[in-house]
Amino acid sequence: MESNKERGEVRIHENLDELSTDLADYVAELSEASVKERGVFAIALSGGSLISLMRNLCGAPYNKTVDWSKWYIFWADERVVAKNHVDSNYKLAKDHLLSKLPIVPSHVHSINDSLTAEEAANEYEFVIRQLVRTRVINVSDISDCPKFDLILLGMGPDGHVASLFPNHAVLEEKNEWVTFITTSPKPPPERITFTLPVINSAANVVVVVTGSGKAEAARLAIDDVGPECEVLPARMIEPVVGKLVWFLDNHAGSKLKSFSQFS
Ligand SMILES: O=C1O[C@H](COP(=O)(O)O)[C@@H](O)[C@H](O)[C@H]1O
Repeated sequence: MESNKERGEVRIHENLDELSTDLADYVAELSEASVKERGVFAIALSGGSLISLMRNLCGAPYNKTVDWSKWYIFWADERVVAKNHVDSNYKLAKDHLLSKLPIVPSHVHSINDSLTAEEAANEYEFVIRQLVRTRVINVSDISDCPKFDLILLGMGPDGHVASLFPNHAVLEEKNEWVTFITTSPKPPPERITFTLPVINSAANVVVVVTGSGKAEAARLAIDDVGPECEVLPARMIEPVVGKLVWFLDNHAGSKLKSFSQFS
């Protein structure tokens, strides 16, 4: 385990099983702390490979030890497709995670799939604003942004996180909490996404990265490699007061300067 003050804590795991075990443990720990402090746990999921890596939460001991009734689920990004579409991040989480956990159905806040991307983003932000007002979601101490207890992100080989893609104007969005894109370089093209100010206001951000195809992006996102890394969306994840932890497997971590000390 390595702690780089600026880029957060980096955990490199021997294999995906170890990563899944550590990830489930960490999420359960954060849930316990948040429920103790605030009475609820507001967690935002992403899609992609992250979901299957959360699988251990569905088994012992977490099925008994985690207070699932206090969980409120959100999405850091979603594809603008029907909820039963194979590309839906909601469907992915429902099929592989949420349907196996005793989460209160009314605590699952997915995106309205009957709207345009712009409408869905506006409506999702409205929902989040209501829940900030009632403090189901905490509010940041330093901005007017929501302060999710945990935002879980994956990272693409191009360094995108949520639906924040390299060189996209969406990276400049400073006012909206949730915004939309219609030109995603990775299909499907229409998506909604949390903006950088919201992600960086979270109490905890976890980025899960696996596979050798992401090793170069992980290096640019985590190591000090000069100006070329500044444009990478994953590099722009820097919680203002919250904690950032990277969960990598040894393939994704293989190009990090500190890798040799783990292997
Ligand atoms: O399109 C997306 O991709 C990223 C990364 O996915 P992965 O399968 O390479 O882990 C994901 O985090 C995001 O939520 C999703 O919409």
